[in-house]
Amino acid sequence: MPGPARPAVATGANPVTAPAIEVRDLHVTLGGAPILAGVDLTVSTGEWVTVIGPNGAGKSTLLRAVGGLLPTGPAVALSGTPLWSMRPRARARVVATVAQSPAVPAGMSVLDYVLLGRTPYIPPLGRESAADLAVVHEVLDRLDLSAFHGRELATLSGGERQRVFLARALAQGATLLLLDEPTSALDIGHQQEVLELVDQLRREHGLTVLATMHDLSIAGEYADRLVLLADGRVVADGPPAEVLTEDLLATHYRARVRVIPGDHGPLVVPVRPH
Ligand SMILES: Nc1ncnc2c1ncn2[C@@H]1O[C@H](COP(=O)(O)OP(=O)(O)OP(=O)(O)O)[C@@H](O)[C@H]1O
Repeated sequence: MPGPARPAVATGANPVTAPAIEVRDLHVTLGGAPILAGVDLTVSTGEWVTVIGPNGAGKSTLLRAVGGLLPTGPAVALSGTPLWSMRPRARARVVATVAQSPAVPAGMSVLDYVLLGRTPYIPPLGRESAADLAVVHEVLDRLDLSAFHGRELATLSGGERQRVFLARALAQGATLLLLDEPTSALDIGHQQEVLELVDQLRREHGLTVLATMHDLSIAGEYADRLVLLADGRVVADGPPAEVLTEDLLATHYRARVRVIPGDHGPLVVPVRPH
């Protein structure tokens, strides 16, 4: 159900100064039910923002909306350009999404799958160039996946596959990365490796990252800001120390936790009720 009229995102804004993502009063209804109910979100260029919140809060829906996978009307702009006005190829050069459980095409090799990330640069009916292949091999190398390049994607373990999904998004060369629980299938070593790599790429190439995560300590360690979503609404938005509080987590997750200071942000430890 739409809320009271508020101005949509600015159009014609200067792409140099406009935020990488601007969401104003976003409403999404799915299957007749309101899923996002007036979400506002601004992410500056080069910033890493992670959306947290309980199951069903609307985190994936928000990422899908920002990635252009749901109709959003005038509510979303990327670098000052309204999302609705961007053609799919142009949009794919700007924003790359790693979904929670991407489809695994039958019989496709890791190399061919990661090469799909170069689609926005390959002319219709054309073939990939040597430059496209070079990008793909560099990404496979950085994600420690070179040894898998000829393997069928479906035969990889869950964690190996998750790194391939990220590789495809990185090969896309977009400046905005949308990562929906990018480390949920990874062991603790690969979690750190992948998140450090994303952070390094962010610093080297000025990428903007909008992610979702359930591990609150890791979310707080990597993000500049956390956005807490509950029942399709933003209920907190700020630095990790302001959002990861025992009170907010008790209210919105119904969780009993201790929050203790860490070197790179608060650490959230679940504790059993008495
Ligand atoms: N196509 C759909 N039709 C009806 N309801 C849907 C549809 N897609 C999602 N939903 C509902 O929207 C709500 C939000 O889903 P979403 O996947 O965005 O939540 P989430 O915060 O990412 O959850 P999780 O942490 O469990 O991944 C859920 O209640 C879900 O059942």
